Amino acid sequence: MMRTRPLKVALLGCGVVGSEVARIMTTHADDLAARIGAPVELAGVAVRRPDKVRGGVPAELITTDATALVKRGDIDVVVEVIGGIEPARTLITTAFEHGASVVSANKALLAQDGASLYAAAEQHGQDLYYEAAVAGAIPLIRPLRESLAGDKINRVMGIVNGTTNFILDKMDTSGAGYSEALDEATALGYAEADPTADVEAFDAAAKAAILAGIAFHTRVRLDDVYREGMTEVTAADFASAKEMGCTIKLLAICERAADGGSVTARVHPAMIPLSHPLASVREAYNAVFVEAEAAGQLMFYGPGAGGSPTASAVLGDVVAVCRNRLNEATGPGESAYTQLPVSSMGEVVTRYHISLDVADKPGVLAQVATVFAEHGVSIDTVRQQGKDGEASLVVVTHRAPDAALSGTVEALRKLDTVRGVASIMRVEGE
Ligand SMILES: NC(=O)c1ccc[n+]([C@@H]2O[C@H](COP(=O)([O-])OP(=O)(O)OC[C@H]3O[C@@H](n4cnc5c(N)ncnc54)[C@H](O)[C@@H]3O)[C@@H](O)[C@H]2O)c1
Ligand SMILES: N[C@@H](CCO)C(=O)O
Ligand code: NA
Repeated sequence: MMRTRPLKVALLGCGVVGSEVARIMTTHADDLAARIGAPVELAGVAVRRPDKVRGGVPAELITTDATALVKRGDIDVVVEVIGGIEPARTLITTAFEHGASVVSANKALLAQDGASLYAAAEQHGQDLYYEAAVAGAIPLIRPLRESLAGDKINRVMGIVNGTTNFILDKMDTSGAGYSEALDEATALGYAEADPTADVEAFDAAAKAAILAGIAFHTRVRLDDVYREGMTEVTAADFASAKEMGCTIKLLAICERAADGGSVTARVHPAMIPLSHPLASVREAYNAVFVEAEAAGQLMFYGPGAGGSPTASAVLGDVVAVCRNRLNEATGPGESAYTQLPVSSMGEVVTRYHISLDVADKPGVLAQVATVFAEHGVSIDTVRQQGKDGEASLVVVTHRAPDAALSGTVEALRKLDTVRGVASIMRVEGE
């Protein structure tokens, strides 16, 4: 039987995502009520600029005082779509203290302070849900936290940032320039308020931290994630990738060590073969592979950014939290019981594609090969092209610890015959 007293939702932030949450809550109110078993209403919307026209949001719901809104005491669910660390963190903890559960899309905050937010939620008997924080509309957090809770996850790898995938895709397929593609991604509502978070991979690293923490039941913070952005990927890198039958993607990779005693999390551009399913992920789509002991390999794919797709994930969480409240229950809290340490990037085993500009004279190839051998790095292929007394040497290695690979590059840079290291890129997905 439908409860008549409505559940009340407070919306913090009415930008790209918040405005879509408000729109869907209004236009689909009857369906949401039927699914929850009680009406759900927008009880207040905290904004920074109250004069802005917000179609569909009744003016009497708008406030600039987010703190007063979360302190009201009659709010069931606070939806935080402001972004950033403060005031979002204080507003969320204040919401818990005043009897509300929280749905957030804020990966930056969750990667930095997830543990203390979970603790605050638990202390006050409230829910903390954040499906929208990783891979936009794609159901990924809930499958990891709930559907796969009976399995052992060994690896999570994928494309988790829509903006950078959009830019790399445009650079690859239409030869578009970096800035032009970034402007387009921003106009489409994919980029963060400061797009440095996207292109320097802070956003993807935050998502990797969240995914690794949930997948391996441990605590992984943003600072634990090795991070390289995509601002230095050039048209020449794409040309090299093409020669290898590859493309370039910004990948997030979280792995359990072979001995099971530690985990790693990293985000960096990488070459992947065109035959790999991740190579065909276009525009702002995301895709994530999860490898679990019993389930095998699972792939999650869909829109990774944008107002409406992200609002879908937020509203799914709102429904889940409302259902929990009607049942006087809460969903899963933090699961970090394994306390596995996070190893450094140097211990990750990977492959490098290295382009060197070298002197075109006898013995250079042998000299270069010796440096690889001295670092215990085995060479897979070498290609050399001469040009006016200089040559370009492209070396692809076999798998080796990242520390050995970067040590090799450092030593190569010191050789007189190596004029420069034109590009270094990891090769994944083979
Ligand atoms: N845009 C996406 O595709 C997407 C996808 C997934 C997650 N997210 C996350 O969702 C959150 C919101 O993203 P967005 O794209 O909607 O950003 P946005 O910049 O479009 O919207 C944020 C809004 O919050 C408002 N705001 C800031 N401080 C406030 C305050 N103290 N009180 C009231 N309002 C305040 C801003 O004025 C702005 O309108 C971020 O955490 C972001 O990382 C965004
Ligand atoms: N800026 C983010 C939004 C989705 O989290 C992205 O481009 O993926
Ligand atoms: Na998601």
